[in-house]
Amino acid sequence: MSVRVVARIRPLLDKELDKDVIVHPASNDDGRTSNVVKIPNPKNESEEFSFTFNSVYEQATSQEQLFTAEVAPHIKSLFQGLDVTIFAYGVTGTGKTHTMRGGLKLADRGVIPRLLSGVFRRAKKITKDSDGETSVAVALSYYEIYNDKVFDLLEPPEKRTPSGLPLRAEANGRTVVAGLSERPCQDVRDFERLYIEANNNRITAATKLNAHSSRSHAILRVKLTQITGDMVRESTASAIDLAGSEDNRRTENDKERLVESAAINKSLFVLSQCIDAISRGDRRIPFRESKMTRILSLGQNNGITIMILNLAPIRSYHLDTLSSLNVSSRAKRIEVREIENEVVFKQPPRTNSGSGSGITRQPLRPLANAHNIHSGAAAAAKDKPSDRPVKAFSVYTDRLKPIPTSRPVANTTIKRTSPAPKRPSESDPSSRPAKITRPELPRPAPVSRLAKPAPAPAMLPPMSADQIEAMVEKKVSEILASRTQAAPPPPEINDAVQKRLDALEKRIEDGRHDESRSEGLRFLLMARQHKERGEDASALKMYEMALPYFPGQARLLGKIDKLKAKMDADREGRGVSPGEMGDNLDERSATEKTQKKPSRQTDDDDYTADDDDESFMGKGRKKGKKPKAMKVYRAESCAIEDGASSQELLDIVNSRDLAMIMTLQGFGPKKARDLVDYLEQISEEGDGCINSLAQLRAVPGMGGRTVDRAYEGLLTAF
Ligand SMILES: Nc1ncnc2c1ncn2[C@@H]1O[C@H](COP(=O)(O)OP(=O)(O)OP(=O)(O)O)[C@@H](O)[C@H]1O
Repeated sequence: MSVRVVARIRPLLDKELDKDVIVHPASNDDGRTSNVVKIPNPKNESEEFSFTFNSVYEQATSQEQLFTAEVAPHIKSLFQGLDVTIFAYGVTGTGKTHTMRGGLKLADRGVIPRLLSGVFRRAKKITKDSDGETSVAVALSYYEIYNDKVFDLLEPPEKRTPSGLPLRAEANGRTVVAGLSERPCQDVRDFERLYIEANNNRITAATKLNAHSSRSHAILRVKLTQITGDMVRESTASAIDLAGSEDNRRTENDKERLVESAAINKSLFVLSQCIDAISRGDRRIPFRESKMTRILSLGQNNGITIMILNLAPIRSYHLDTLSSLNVSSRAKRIEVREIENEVVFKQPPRTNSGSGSGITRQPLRPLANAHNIHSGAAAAAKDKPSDRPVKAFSVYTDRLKPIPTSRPVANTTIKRTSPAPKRPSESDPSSRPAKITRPELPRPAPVSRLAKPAPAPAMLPPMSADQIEAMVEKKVSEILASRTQAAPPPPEINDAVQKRLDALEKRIEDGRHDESRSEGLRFLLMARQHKERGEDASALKMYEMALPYFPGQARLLGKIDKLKAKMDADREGRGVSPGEMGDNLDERSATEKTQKKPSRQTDDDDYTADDDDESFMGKGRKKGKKPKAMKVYRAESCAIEDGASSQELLDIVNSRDLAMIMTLQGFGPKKARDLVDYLEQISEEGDGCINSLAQLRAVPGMGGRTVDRAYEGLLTAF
C-alpha cells in the first residue's frame, strides 16, 4: 500500500480576505469535493495546476470529520498489530499543529487526543469482550527535534543537554533514540495531563507568519502492548507534527529564528529529497542527512502511513503552497509494506536439561522486530506492566527491512515466561515459530554460551561459572599483552606536521564552540556538492540555507544572485513553460542533469572546483584546498578499533554523509557515493560500519592508495 496523502485546506484567519483565496478543491459533476486541489500558475493566472490526492478536505472540514475519515479506521489495524504513522506536513501557519493537536475544547481536539480516546475506548472493549483475559497497556514517549537535536518532551527542560539525545542504529536495522523516557498511560485523563505538560516543553515562538509557530518537529509515540495469557502483542502509533517550512523573505525572522528556520528548512528539504529518491527508485535514500528523516524513515516502516498536507488557501503562500503540493503529490508513490509486526515469543529460562536432547541450540540473535528492548520486561511484569519506565526503544527503521513474507505475520506477540521449564522447541521443534525473538533473558547467560552453541555435555566436562569467568579473563589478558608487544612505536611527527595538528585541534575545538558556523559550512558544502553535480536549483536552496549563518556576506549573496541569474538564463534558453515554475527543485534538477554534464567549469569561473566556500567564514583558507570537516561525526553504534589518528577518517566515512566524505582528499562524488552504497549494503548484514583502515582499504574499488591519501589529507589539510 502506498503512503496515503490527504490535503486539508485551512479556513481563512481573521485578517485574511476572501478575494485572496487561490487554493480550492475541484468539484465533481455532482458538486461534491473531488480529490483534486487546484491552484493558479503564478506566472499565468489564467492557467491552473491540478494536484490529485487520496482525499481533499475543504476549509469547512471539522476536526471530527477529518479524524473519522482518515484516522479512526486505522485504530482497528493498530490493535491487529500494524504500526500506524500519521504526520502533518506543510508551510508554516497552515494548520499542522491545529490538525494534530488542536484546541482544548472538545470539538477542537485534533488527531492526537482523538486517537488516544479511540485507543483507550477500544482497549476497554477488548478487555471487556475477553472477560479480562486480554489486557492492554499504553505507554507514551514524546520528543522534539529542534535544530537537528533530539530532546525528550516528557522530561523537564532543565534536564536537557546541549547536544540532545543521540540516535543509534541497532543491529536489527531499527534506530533508537538513546535515553528517551517512556511513560505508562492509564486513561485519557492521564494522557491529557502528560500531553499538556509535555507541550509546554515544546519550543514555539511568535513569527510574522504564525503567532505560535512550532520551531521543532514533535514526535509522539504511543506503544500498545496487548497481553493475552502468555502472549504479548505490540504495535505503535506515531503522530508527528512537523515544523513548517518558511520563506525567510516573508518571516522577517531575527538571527535566532533564522537559525531555527534554516534547520527546519534543511530537514524538510532533505525530506523532499528522500521522497524524490524513493519515488525514483534510487538505491540510496538520503535519510541520514537529517535526524527528522532518519526518524520518519518514510517508506521503511511497515504498517500504515498517512501524510496530512496542510494548505493555506491564500495568495501570499502561493509559491510555498506549490512547493508543498509538489512534494506531497510525489509522496503518494511511496510504497509501505502493510504487514503486521512479527510474532515474538518470550523464552522461558534456559535449562541445561535441553542440551542432552540432541537439538543444537541456536546462538543468540539480535532482537528482530521487537519494538522495545524491554518488551520482555513488559511481558514478564504481568501484574504491573507499567511500573517501570522504559528508557530506550526503537522509533523507526533506518534501512531496508527484509522482504516481507507474502502472508501477513501476526504482530509482536511475546510468549510470557511460564513455569514450564522447556522452550517449545525443546519439546517439539515443529511447534517453534519461524522467527523467535528473545526480548529478555531472565538470567544472564554464561559468557561461553553467548559466543557459540553450547557443546554437548559428553564433549566437555561441566564447568562452573567461576571457571569460565577465569578462563575468559586469562584469554583477554593474553590478547591484550600480545597487542601491546606487537604495537609499533608511535611514529615520529615532525615539527611542521605537529604544528598543523595543533592548529587542526584548535579549529575543531573552536568549531565545537560555534556549532552554528559549522552548520553553515555544511550547507555550503552541500551547495558545492549539488553545484558540481549540475543541480543548480538544489545548490541555490543550500546557499540560501547557509545565508542565516553568514548574514549579509557579500560573497555568498553574490553567489546566490549569480546562480539565480544563471538558472533564469538556462530556463529561458530551454524555453521552460511556466508549468515548471514553483519550487519544484528536484524536477528542475533532473532536467538540468540531463541537459548538461556535471562539470566543474560549466558555468562561470566563480563556480569552479577552486571556489572556496569556506571563505565566508572569514578564515582565509588557501584556494584549492579541500575544506576540512568542521564537525566530527561519530557513528554512534560503531565500535571503532583503530587508533585516534585514523578515527576521524573512519568517523567521516561512517557518517555516510556525502558532503563530508567528499571533503576527504581523493574522494570525488562517485567514490563517495560508491562508499555510501557499500555501507548501506553491509548494514544489512552487520553493524554497517567500517571499523579499521584495513577494512576501508578492502572496500571494493577503494584501493589502499586512496585511503592513504585521505588519511594524509586529514593530517595536512591545515
Ligand atoms: N482547520 C482550522 N480551523 C480553524 N483554525 C485553523 C485551522 N487550521 C489552522 N488554524 C489556525 O491557523 C493558525 C495557524 O495554525 P497552526 O499553528 O496549526 O499552523 P502550523 O502549520 O502548525 O504552523 P507552524 O509550522 O508555524 O507551527 C492558528 O491560529 C490555528 O488556530
